[in-house]
Amino acid sequence: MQTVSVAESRQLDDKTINQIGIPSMVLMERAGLKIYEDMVHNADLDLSRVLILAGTGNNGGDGLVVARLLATHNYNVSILTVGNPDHASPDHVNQQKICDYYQIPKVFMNADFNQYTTLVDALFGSGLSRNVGGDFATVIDKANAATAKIHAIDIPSGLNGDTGEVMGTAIKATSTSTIAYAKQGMVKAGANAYTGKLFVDDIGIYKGDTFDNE
Ligand SMILES: NC(=O)C1=CN([C@@H]2O[C@H](COP(=O)(O)OP(=O)(O)OC[C@H]3O[C@@H](n4cnc5c(N)ncnc54)[C@H](O)[C@@H]3O)[C@@H](O)[C@H]2O)[C@H](O)CC1
Ligand SMILES: [K+]
Repeated sequence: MQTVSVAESRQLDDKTINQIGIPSMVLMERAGLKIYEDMVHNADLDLSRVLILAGTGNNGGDGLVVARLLATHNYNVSILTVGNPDHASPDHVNQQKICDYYQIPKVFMNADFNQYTTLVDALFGSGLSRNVGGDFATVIDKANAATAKIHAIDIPSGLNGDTGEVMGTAIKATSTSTIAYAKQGMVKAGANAYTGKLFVDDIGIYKGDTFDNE
């Protein structure tokens, strides 16, 4: 399995969006579709009652796409957004508007996670830049303590994508859908306790110009 560093992963995003010209919302849609397919068809998940744990960046944006795809296929899904909405990325703001059209329920920090059968970790991905604290740490610890299984998007939140170290605290996922290439920290010794079963999703981002990740 090929891996990339976090910096390389972000460079590939940038190349694909700004050099090749595939709009970021298109990449986010393809990511959401692949993650939805992984959850519905491949991962060992009970999707009776799903809660999306969304940060305010593009990892959260991916989570909102998954929320909408689940809702429009008649799954019971709710969203808990963590962090300051004023800091939300442009694509996140767009995805939240779309979720509002479908009136996907929102819950808050006092939600009982044991009400859900599956939690989706869309707090942080390749944008994690420091130790996790505050509400984010509270939500991660609550998720790990809950009976529900966790499916992580791109990188289990709190896991350092380069070293595999836990940045304060980190999601212990049952399964993870990572975008384009696994990040090198996710295949380090011990990282499996955080990633669980790993799905590598092709969304049209390649080191070269064609698919190369057999
Ligand atoms: N690979 C691709 O082409 C695509 C990736 N996508 C997804 O986008 C994320 C990366 O999104 P980004 O907005 O850059 O960052 P995050 O969502 O990971 O983080 C959000 C935000 O959080 C702040 N932050 C960082 N560390 C902390 C901390 N410890 N506590 C609080 N806040 C923190 C920081 O400001 C970040 O900006 C990638 O993983 C994919 O999931 C696209 O969706 C599709 C294309
Ligand atoms: K994540």
